[in-house]
Formats: sequence, C-alpha cells, structure tokens
Amino acid sequence: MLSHIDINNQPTMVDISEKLDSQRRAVAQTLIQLPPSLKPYLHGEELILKKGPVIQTAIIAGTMAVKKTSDLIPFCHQIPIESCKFEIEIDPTLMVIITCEVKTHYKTGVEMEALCGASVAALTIYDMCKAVSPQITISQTKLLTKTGGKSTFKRVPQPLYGLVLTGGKSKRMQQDKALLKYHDQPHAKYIYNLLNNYCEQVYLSARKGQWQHTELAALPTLIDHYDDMGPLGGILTALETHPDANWLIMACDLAYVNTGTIEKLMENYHDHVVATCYQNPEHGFPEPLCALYTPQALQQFQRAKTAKIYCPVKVLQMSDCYFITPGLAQELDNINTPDEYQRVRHAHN
Ligand SMILES: Nc1nc2c(ncn2[C@@H]2O[C@H](COP(=O)(O)OP(=O)(O)OP(=O)(O)O)[C@@H](O)[C@H]2O)c(=O)[nH]1
Ligand SMILES: [Mg+2]
Repeated sequence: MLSHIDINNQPTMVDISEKLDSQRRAVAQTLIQLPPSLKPYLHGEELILKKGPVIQTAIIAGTMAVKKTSDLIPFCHQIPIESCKFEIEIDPTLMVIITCEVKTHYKTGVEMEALCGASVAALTIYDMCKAVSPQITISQTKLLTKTGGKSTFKRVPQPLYGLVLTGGKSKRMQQDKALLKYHDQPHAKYIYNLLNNYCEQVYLSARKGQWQHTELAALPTLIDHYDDMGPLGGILTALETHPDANWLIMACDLAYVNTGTIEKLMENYHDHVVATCYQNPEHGFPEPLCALYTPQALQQFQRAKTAKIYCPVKVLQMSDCYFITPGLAQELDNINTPDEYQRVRHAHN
C-alpha cells in the first residue's frame, strides 16, 4: 500500500512515528531572470529599490518560509529546522540564482523546506521588482542534493559525453603528446578511461587518419569538421554532433589530472551556466581544456567562430561560467616540451 493513501483510499500524512532520527540536508535552487531595466538598481550584489534591499529581504522571507513549510503544504511534517542558509547571486545577464540549504536531525527529509524557501525568496524578489517591470521569469525550481535517510539524491548532468582533445600537432614536444606515457598507457587513453567512469560515451577528438596504426586507433573518435582552428575546431565538432549533451572536455597533455579533478567538476555542475571550469590559480583565466560544458556552450562556440575568435580561453571569458579552484597548483599544467616531460617523469619516479 502507498504510504500517502490510507485504507479508505484517502490522502494521509506519511506515518513516521516509528522512524529514527538521522542527520539530513537538502539544497534547492531557483532562477529568476530580471529584465535590463533593473540594471540601474544593482549595487554590487544587492538590488536597492524603493521598497528596500531586495536580496536581503528575499533571504529573510525565504528563511521564514522554510520554517512555515508544514503550514503551506498539506502533508508536510513539522520539522525542527536546525540550519537554513541562502546564497543569492546575480550574474551579468541579471539572472538571479537562489540557493537554499536546509539541515535537520529528524525522521524525515527537508527537501520541501529547501524548495519552499527558494520559491518564496524568488516570489519576494518578484514582488519587490515588479513595479520597475513585470518582465520577470521565475524558472527551474529544483532540488540539487538531498542527503540522509534512505535515499541520497544528487543532480547529475544528463546526458554526459566525454571528449579527449588529441588533434594537435605536438610541434613543441616533437612527438605525439597523446601517446606519451605518464601512467602505464598512452596518456590520451588514460584520460579516455578516466572520463569513461562518468560519461555515457567518450570520444577522442582528432584529425582524419591521425591515430591509424597506434594504440588509439580502436577508440571512438570524432573527426574535426574544421581545419586549422586548433582545439576550438574539435570542441565545436563535438558540441555540434550531440547538441543536447553536456560534455566533459579534456586535453591529452594534462599530465596530472585524476579522478579528483573530474569529481570536483561534477560536484560543481550547474546547468544554467555555459561551463563549470577551473580558474588558473596564477593568472585567473578560465581553463577551457579541462571543463564541464552544458548544452549552452554550442551557441557560444558557434558565435565565437562566426566572430573569428578561435581562442577557447576567450570564448569562456565571454561566457557565464562557474569557477572552481584546483586542489594543487600543478593539477592543470599542460606538458608541451621535452624538458617539461622529463621533469614530470623525474618527479613521478
Ligand atoms: N581536435 C583538435 N584538437 C586540437 C587541435 N589543435 C590542438 N588540439 C588539442 O588541444 C590541446 C591543446 O593544444 P596545444 O597545447 O596547442 O597542443 P598542440 O597543438 O598539439 O601542440 P603544439 O603543436 O606544440 O602547439 C591538445 O590536447 C591538442 O591535442 C585541433 O586542430 N583539433
Ligand atoms: Mg597548438
């Protein structure tokens, strides 16, 4: 029998009286697209309107809503809320990203509380901004994660494909970087296997006939649709081949990447940005050749090609990205010359 229906087929609150307490956490998110007419009211991370500070008010409203969830949703239990945190970010396109995290130590989960909090915070922003313009869209209210209790939930990119960029000419290295060994196999194959643990399908990105008669020949490959465009040509080929996919994209000359490098990208997956990517710890620029792209990347790369911008760093600099920092400074070093290669080999041994 369903626990939401009683013996008379009437709806009922799930009986949790016999359940034991456990630590629980839920994170929900919602997005609000504000129109450009609100731009003049933006002061740093706050929107100041006649009615008051919008973001601060939304956080207060959202927190109150979290505590009131069981009053609003008929079969929600009253849950002792032990922590409620909001993060509200406004991106350059005036997309407001509301994230609400709720914790409790109780018999049942707090996902409804997190969703309710995010929703009411969004409605509060709507209410405060509508006098300037009602051209506001609230969208994509969703649960991001839920832990504790019987089942854990985590939102994952779907579908997720992998791409190992190998189409370069390795001029500086004077031998194919994709075939160099940092572990016990050609490094392109090592990265291919690494990505395969997360992706539905992984491809090498290469020029026509490039890996004939090598260990890489047997791996599924996407042949560049565009010549002389460098990695951008390979990335664009992949994005065009599966336009609805998310992509983990990695260059074959990243000697230090490991499971942790990918886990961190996956943990920070956000479907409303163009890419989740590492930020170079020294120079601050985004690292496009070790990144998790969403389907929004296709349009950005096509635009770049039309504008004759072939540098993937520039494409990401012009895009809305979610930045993360590498664990170790060297984690994303690409190895381009025989000297660098020897140094890595020495360090390994
Ligand atoms: N698919 C594809 N990948 C490329 C292309 N050019 C470079 N790449 C890959 O992009 C990554 C970074 O490129 P570079 O560091 O310039 O590598 P490279 O061009 O082989 O090396 P150099 O010839 O020394 O510049 C490497 O994984 C390359 O294999 C290309 O035209 N097509
Ligand atoms: Mg090159």
